[in-house]
Amino acid sequence: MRIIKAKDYDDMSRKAANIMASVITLDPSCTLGLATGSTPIGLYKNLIAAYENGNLDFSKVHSINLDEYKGLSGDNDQSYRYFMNHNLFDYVNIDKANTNVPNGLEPDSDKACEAYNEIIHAAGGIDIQLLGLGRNGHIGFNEPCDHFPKETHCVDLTASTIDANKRFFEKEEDVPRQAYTMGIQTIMQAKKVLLVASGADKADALAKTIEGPVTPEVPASILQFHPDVTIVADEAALSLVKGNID
Ligand SMILES: N[C@@H]1[C@@H](O)[C@H](O)[C@@H](COP(=O)(O)O)O[C@@H]1O
Repeated sequence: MRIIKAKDYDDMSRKAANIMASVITLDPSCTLGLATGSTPIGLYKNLIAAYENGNLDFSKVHSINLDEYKGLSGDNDQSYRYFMNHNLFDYVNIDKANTNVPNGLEPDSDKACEAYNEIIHAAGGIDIQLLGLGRNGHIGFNEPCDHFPKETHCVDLTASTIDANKRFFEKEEDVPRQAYTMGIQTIMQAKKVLLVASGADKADALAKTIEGPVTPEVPASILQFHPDVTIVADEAALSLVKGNID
């Protein structure tokens, strides 16, 4: 694991965006694994700025997102499709036909997950997978459990995740209770993984991710077994890591 300590959120966003930009520059027709949540918003802003300055071209880029709430349509402003359109896709020259998010409106979970797995297999591999980190150590919506799920599956969101994500909804009852998420094996098969974390409320999960035992109770801890992981996190998020960084 390579750990890059950033001063604050803006520094984290800039450093992480540079890593993503380097992948796009090296391979303009790469496949990006993308993430939602508040943490990557600054990274996306940096990518948009690089595009506007003429330094990045998304015209041949493909993308596969990690997850989507079950039951929300892409027009719903809390859906992850809506998030991606409004935080990145609408502002760069990516072809939306080349962007993928699980279909939250498919009520049949098996169908939704199989369809997404087919998209992932057809893409022939993710070049860089961006990840945020849940307060309980989840990645995508892979919640703590007794095994590492392999491919796309439907999950029941934990109370901690519903609590963390309710700030985006009008009321807690509006937070969907289930989501479709890429599995851990798929995430681990990405050529590179880039995890971003900011703020003290991620410190416990991040310390466990980096230094704790590898266990499905802390899904992100599996990243210790990935050969090319970079974590870009600010000082607050790294505050509980005991070992030396850099
Ligand atoms: N499914 C998403 C995750 O992919 C994300 O990493 C996490 C953290 O979000 P935030 O960055 O807002 O803390 O939230 C959600 O649960």
